[in-house]
Amino acid sequence: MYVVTGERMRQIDRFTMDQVGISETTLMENAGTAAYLQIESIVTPESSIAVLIGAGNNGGDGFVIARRLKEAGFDTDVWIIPPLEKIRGTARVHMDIFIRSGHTFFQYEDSQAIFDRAISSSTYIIDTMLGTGVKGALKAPYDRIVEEVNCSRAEVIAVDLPSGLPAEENEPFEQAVKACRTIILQAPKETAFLYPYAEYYGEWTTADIGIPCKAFEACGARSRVRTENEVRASLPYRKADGHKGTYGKGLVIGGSEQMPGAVSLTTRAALRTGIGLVTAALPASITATVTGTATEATCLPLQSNQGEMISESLTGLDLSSYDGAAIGPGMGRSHPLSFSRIFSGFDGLVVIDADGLYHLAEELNAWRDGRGGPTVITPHPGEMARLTGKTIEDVEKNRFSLSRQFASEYKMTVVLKGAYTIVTTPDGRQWVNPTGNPGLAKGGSGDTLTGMILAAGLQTDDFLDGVLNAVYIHGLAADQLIHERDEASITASDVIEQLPFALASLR
Ligand SMILES: NC(=O)C1=CN([C@@H]2O[C@H](COP(=O)(O)OP(=O)(O)OC[C@H]3O[C@@H](n4cnc5c(N)ncnc54)[C@H](OP(=O)(O)O)[C@@H]3O)[C@@H](O)[C@H]2O)[C@@H](O)CC1
Ligand SMILES: Nc1ncnc2c1ncn2[C@@H]1O[C@H](COP(=O)(O)OP(=O)(O)O)[C@@H](O)[C@H]1O
Ligand SMILES: [K+]
Repeated sequence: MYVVTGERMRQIDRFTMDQVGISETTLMENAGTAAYLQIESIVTPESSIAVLIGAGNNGGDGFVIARRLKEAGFDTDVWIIPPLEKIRGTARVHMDIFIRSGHTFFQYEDSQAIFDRAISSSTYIIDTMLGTGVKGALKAPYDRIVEEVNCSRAEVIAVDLPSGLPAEENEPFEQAVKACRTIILQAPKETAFLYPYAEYYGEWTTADIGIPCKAFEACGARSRVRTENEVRASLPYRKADGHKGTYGKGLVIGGSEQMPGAVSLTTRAALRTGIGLVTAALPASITATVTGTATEATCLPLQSNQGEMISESLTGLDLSSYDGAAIGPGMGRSHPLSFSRIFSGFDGLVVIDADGLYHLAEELNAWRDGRGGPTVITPHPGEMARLTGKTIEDVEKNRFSLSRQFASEYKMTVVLKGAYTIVTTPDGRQWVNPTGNPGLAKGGSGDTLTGMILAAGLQTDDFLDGVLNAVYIHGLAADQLIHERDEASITASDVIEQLPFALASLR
């Protein structure tokens, strides 16, 4: 499933019309019919439905939906918001089909008092006022109508986008319909995965309107949602004659006397994700923390100062016997550490997280040319802000584009965490992760993910599949946990102990 901006969707629509040969009239008929079929499965025969229609093609979809609802016998009132002469092009074609099919409508400008009553007494409101064509702040009368819709008790079903909401990141908006559900046409728009926009969608589904994949590819769509099927298909199976070396030998570098638990979580998560062998390189004074919680791990005790590892102990590490390393969880920031020196000449997978990202930010230029092996960074928005020199607010507003810029500039795979984690490769491909919940918003969740990424990345032919699967399964485990437990109460350790079940559910 692709994720698009409004502009990209317009290009894809245009390609479908001009190069594939599906007319706009057919696309709109498909869109309205696909949306109707979903609406029909939600509403009941006793429902009273108000369809609100705007001047553009979103309104055109509304005419098709209204025609189908009326033909099926639902109690449906159709409200055209703009003056009739503003409805042109393909929307006009579908307005004429609606009228010639014998159906009637109300005009908002003639009967505002009746409109107000209809809005307050409807069971469902179908919002087809504005879609991807919205620009700037809502003009009258949409500003007033959106307020009224949001105050009504009706269940609001938006089509494509809640009216007023922009389709892509970093677009300001003041007002939008707050939908209970949104039926998104063909491909989710970026704002479905960005807060605060995402809250306006309510629950959402997509409706296939017949645009071929080729149109997305030809128009350069590069962002997708990672699906369960893709995870299942790329999940590695253990070979009958496999041995521990087959499943990767990983080194987890981190921990400090102030934060002994982080490296333990990362190590345990790597084990539960199937790594063959894992070694924790950590200050000698905290070795017992890891051996006490992850009996299966081996330890590499390092020299430390004031409870944190020092540069000399890291540059002396021999990485030649490892397939990959994760560095950063709980390591502290007191001593300067140069990762480019530690990993020069190492061509295995490197995952950098937490305090590791602090040290990385100090020498970013050294990473511009990439390394021999793949590098994955896993910043949360605060860490991404530091890496990019932006504010956290800027990061949250530009999650798609900033990830893409950073991944390309520093030749790293960026896992930008948070609700709807986005994974971006240096060549600009992106995947939005659909799993996870606010139960994960707790110290230790990120450390767990890092161990999972290291372990999964070492078990797939293409490390990227491992990264995407780890992110998906981390969220899935948390989603499974909250079936029976309270969201507030789950811990990173619970997530790790859920991994065997989460993995089993995907086989
Ligand atoms: N293309 C296709 O093949 C298909 C497209 N499809 C559908 O088309 C939708 C996109 O259609 P679209 O481009 O016509 O834009 P749309 O969102 O209906 O709005 C345009 C109208 O909004 C108005 N307006 C704008 N800003 C405003 C504001 N701030 N406040 C108030 N008014 C404002 C603007 O008025 P104007 O500024 O021109 O005066 C204009 O009249 C898309 O979301 C999908 O549902 C499907 O049918 C499948 C096939
Ligand atoms: N609201 C949420 N919905 C889904 N996932 C979340 C949410 N909040 C946090 N997460 C996930 O939890 C993890 C938190 O990581 P991070 O902030 O680095 O934690 P820590 O460093 O304390 O271990 C990330 O994988 C993030 O995507
Ligand atoms: K809409």
